Amino acid sequence: MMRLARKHLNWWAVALAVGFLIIQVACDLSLPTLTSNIIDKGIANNDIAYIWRTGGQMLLLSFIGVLGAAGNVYYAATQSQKMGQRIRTDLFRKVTLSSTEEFETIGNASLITRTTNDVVQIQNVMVQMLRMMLMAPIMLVGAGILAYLKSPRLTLVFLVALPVLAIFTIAIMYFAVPLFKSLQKKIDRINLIFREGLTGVRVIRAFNQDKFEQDRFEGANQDYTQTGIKVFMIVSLMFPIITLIISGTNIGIVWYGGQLIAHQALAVGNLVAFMTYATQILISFMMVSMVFVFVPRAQASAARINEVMDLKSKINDADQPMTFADQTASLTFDHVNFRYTGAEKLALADVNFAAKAGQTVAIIGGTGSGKSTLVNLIPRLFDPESGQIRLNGTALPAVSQKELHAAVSITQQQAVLFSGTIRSNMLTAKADASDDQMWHALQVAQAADFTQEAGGLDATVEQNGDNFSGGQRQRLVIARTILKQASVYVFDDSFSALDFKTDSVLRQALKKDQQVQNGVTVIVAQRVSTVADADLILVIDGGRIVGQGTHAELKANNQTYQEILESQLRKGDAVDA
Ligand SMILES: Nc1ncnc2c1ncn2[C@@H]1O[C@H](COP(=O)(O)OP(=O)(O)OP(=O)(O)O)[C@@H](O)[C@H]1O
Repeated sequence: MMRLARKHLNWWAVALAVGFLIIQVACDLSLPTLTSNIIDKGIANNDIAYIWRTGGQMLLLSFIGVLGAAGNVYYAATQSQKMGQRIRTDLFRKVTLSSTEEFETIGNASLITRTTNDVVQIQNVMVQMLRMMLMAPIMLVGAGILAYLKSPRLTLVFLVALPVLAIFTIAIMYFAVPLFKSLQKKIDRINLIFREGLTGVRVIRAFNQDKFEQDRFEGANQDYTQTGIKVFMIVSLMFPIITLIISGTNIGIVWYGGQLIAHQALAVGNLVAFMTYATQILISFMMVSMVFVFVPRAQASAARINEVMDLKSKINDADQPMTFADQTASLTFDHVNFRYTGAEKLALADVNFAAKAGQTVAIIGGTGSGKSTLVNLIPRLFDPESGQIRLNGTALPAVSQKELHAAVSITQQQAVLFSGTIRSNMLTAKADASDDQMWHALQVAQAADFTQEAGGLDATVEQNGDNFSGGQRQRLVIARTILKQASVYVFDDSFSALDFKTDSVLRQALKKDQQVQNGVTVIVAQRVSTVADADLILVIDGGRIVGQGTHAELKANNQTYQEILESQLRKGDAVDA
């Protein structure tokens, strides 16, 4: 946690928090002494003027103490909130700048818990640290010295009170800390099941699994709640115990102090002041112990956050990145092999092909044959195990990822839209796009009509684009892809939800679009009709290119292609054979 604190706290603000705290503690510590003076000097001597004067001083000190407390709370609260904000920003940056592969070990649900719940744990402890944890030692030492000065013999009472308090605190920590740590994991599980339930709600209903899923969630929820109840019951024991110990200590002080007064070894005022110091000492001790209970929980949270921050990116920029060698677009795969981390089998084996500006490469193959894997190598979501991919004549790792991403416009298999408007979604591809350019892209993507009906560019897009149909979402995403000026346009299964006519009209429009034609187009598809007019068709099976050529060539002499074609003809698909 210190690592996060060092990175995200402003030390001048922390120094101010400490400064204000010292003012508050100094005022708090001086009040019991003034009370004792009022009793021993004012009341005992019937000196009303002294009582008024000292009372006035007490009022002033209380006021300054309140100002000190307010200043400390202000800086403690703002610093901890800002620290939380900065950690969240860092985590989000890390997630957006890294490839998805690195986060597979952690999982999305846990990532969300880490960005929300774990950060809140750290924020809470930071406030406590900047307030209680700093206040407690100062108070403990200050009150201890002042109590000793009032009556060294009475301080013997602490020889009993403090060890008793320490034993209870250690016992509570022993039981509470492991439970606090496990709470974090249990909330991960709740998030995971909730997320799965939310994204798969239709599937769950379709398979009549509502009850099963509800029970699964209830199980995780119960588990979390039970642990929560247990841990907070243990922690709440602290308060009655500490009250009991304070009361017991006060009884001891009154009993022993009474005897000292009887023997004229102590003044009444000093006894009253001593009792207040005793309470301050015990409460400070309790504050320190509470910190020991909560800090390990925040430590666990900090470790989980640091684990994310320490993930090493497998995709890195070259020390001295180059720019693309050629002005004209080209894409080459040269003996490319690729394997997912931990997988035994190659997901892509010896992939070779080349395409240049204006050409369309289509990739066809069964499910799981490696189509998405192949196109995901183009924006370097993964790097090949061996072989080379060149864009515009330059090997991908030689250019910076920023430059590469600017040159690749890709539609992923899952049509991803962000909540906002059609305009805001389009602008993510080209921040300075004009309305005309956006409408043109929408027209090419066959999305202009329904955009018009929905209310134009400023039509609302709900979370995940839920207010559009699957086919409409795909077309909006295609429009976004072609809005960006790129060297290569990749459409990963982007035409699958379109009817045959729209699919065909859209591809014709793509062929006529000058900007798209200045680049290489890569289309992944399952349907022969979608790939038939491509300049180069790659037939992929089990990660290998088992045939490449035009539709006519493959139809004539490639067995896999013929099988795909036949199966689709049997199903009655409108194949342009
Ligand atoms: N992240 C991953 N980690 C490990 N293996 C993966 C991963 N993604 C895909 N695979 C495996 O790689 C192979 C190729 O997957 P890929 O997604 O490229 O197929 P695809 O041809 O696009 O299939 P589909 O048409 O169903 O989308 C599959 O066997 C799959 O199980």
